[in-house]
Amino acid sequence: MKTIRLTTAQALVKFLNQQYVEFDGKEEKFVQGVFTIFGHGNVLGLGQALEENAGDLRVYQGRNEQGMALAATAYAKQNHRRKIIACTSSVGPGAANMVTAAGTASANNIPLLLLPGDTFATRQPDPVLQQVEHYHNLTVTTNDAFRAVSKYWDRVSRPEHLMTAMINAMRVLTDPANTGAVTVCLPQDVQGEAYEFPEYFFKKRVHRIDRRVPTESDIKEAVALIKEKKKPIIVCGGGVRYSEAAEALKSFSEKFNIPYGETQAGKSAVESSHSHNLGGIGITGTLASNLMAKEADLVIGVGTRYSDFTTGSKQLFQNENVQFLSINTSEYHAYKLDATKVVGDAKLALQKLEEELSNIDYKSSYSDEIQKAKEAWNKEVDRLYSIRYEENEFIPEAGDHLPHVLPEFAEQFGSTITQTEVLEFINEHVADDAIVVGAAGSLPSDLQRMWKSRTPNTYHMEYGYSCMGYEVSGALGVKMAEPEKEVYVMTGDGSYLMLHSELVTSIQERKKINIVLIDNAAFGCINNLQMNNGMGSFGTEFRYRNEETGKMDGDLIKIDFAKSAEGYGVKTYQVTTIEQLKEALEDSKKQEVSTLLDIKVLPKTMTRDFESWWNIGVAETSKKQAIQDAYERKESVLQTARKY
Ligand SMILES: Cc1ncc(C[n+]2csc(CCOP(=O)(O)OP(=O)(O)O)c2C)c(N)n1
Ligand SMILES: O=C1C[C@@H](O)[C@H](O)[C@@H](O)C1=O
Ligand SMILES: [Mg+2]
Repeated sequence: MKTIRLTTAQALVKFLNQQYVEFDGKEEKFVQGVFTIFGHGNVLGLGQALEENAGDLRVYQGRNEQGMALAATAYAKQNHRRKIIACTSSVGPGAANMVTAAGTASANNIPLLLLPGDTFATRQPDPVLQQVEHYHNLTVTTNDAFRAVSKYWDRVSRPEHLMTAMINAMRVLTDPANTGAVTVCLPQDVQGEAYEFPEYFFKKRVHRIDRRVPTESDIKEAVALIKEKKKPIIVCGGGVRYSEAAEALKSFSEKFNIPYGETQAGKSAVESSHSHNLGGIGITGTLASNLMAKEADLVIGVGTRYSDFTTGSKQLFQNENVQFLSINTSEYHAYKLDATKVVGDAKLALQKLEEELSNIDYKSSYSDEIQKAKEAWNKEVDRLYSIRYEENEFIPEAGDHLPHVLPEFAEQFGSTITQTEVLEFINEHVADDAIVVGAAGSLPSDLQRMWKSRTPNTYHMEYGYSCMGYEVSGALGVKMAEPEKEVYVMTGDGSYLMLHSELVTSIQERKKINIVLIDNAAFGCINNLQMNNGMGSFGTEFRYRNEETGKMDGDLIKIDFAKSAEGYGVKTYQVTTIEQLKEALEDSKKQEVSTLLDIKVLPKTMTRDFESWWNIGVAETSKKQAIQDAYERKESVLQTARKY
């Protein structure tokens, strides 16, 4: 047996360079680079290996481990899970910073390879700097925190462990049904230890991403179910995008006259204007989708994990005869809602079903309902877009809970622009193939409802974990995946403040991203949530501590985000009117560096929900009548929801 003497880290880099994926006959290199933040836990091991011979891997420098790992997640998501950038951190806090990103990747089924440094396998220096020390169990380190958020977890405590660890890592990363965060912990000493690795460990490996073929019996059962149904509705999930099944979905929906609603991950698989596309479905959905979902006698989920946002906490579908059909490459997701299952690739399953249903001349019973629902919704969108602030009679969409705050905001921030008018303006004035990126706050709801996707794969929303801070980090990953397109980050002030460190990386890498920062001086959607459920405004507006009351109920905190980002080398704009927005947006298109539009937007001017319900914990006892009422409301709607 021929061997090559390398350190564990050198062997890892050599191995990563040899991994390819093949999808529909196209072979591509899987690992494109490595995001790094070096510390004592990885610089002399993996750092040394990358310096000496990185092969084809491009080495990037992150600013915050969470940020870089979120960027890597977005990169893989935008590449439909067929290219990744690995991430390496030091031990302890550097590693812990990546845990949130691991959760984000796993919840969204996106491959993310994490290579955190770990404490010494020999234990000789224990406790090494940043070692927590668990007195009951010396094998536990910070990196065990990744177990809860990883689809595969391993620790390379000896150099030879690397071989099985990485082969299993690749198994999970390239499996559409099971992919997510893969964490391979690399003790600081083992990274630098040499071993005679067999040459065959480094052979070129092509991981075929097979389209799982649905069984004949699954198809047969599905056909038997569909043919009895008159009013089916499809849920177009992220799986439609990853399987590149958009044409199959269009054809299926047109042929049998079946409408579909989109999940956050599925949106922009097909352009919004398509005849059968009803737009977002569920809690952040459109009136068109939600009204038709209510009546549907069959829900055909394609590549969806049926989150509570999609099913309206399992209360959306109210037809007493409703049944579920799930097309999913993951058996786990296919089993949800007691569905009839078609376990397999979305494209193949839709094609096969189309063939079989055509043989029996199936057609839904809809006549012009789909078109009418779309038209009614388009009218509603026009109304939302045309909402303008008027000093005395203004009733905000999200609830009239804080009537004094709007004039206060208008005076202090010098702006009366509404969130809906900003979104319309941007949607109408960016290039048709520009990519919009988001994750948390009120913007995902508004965007899922109102954003018109004109080109496939231009809507990039992380709503599996809805992780604040994904926005700017994710936009960098998206731009790295599609450098020729303009990328627009839609972020609230809360999310921006939580994490925007990779903005500097975008400057460093000359990867231009455009940040549309909606500053409403609040965790706005949470303020809506609490006040819609009987609470006061508590801890969700950004206000100074008031010396008199001892509470955070002083003046609003006004932040000059433009000025702050300017210091990074970003081209920035202050926006308090639509005219300024117009000038800023046009000018930002001419820039080569990243840009930031600091837009002051009236609180409460986001959209409300349409015919949907969200099951959230409401206090069962309270001194406040409004909370007791909210609890009763919740209990009563819960009676109309499916139990599981
Ligand atoms: C990492 C993380 N922490 C907390 C939350 C809970 N959360 C969801 S939205 C939100 C506030 C978002 O505020 P902002 O970004 O300003 O958006 P707005 O709702 O005002 O539009 C919070 C705290 C989250 N989603 N992610
Ligand atoms: O708690 C939350 C409420 C949602 O409205 C929001 O979009 C999401 O980010 C979240 O975490
Ligand atoms: Mg906000």
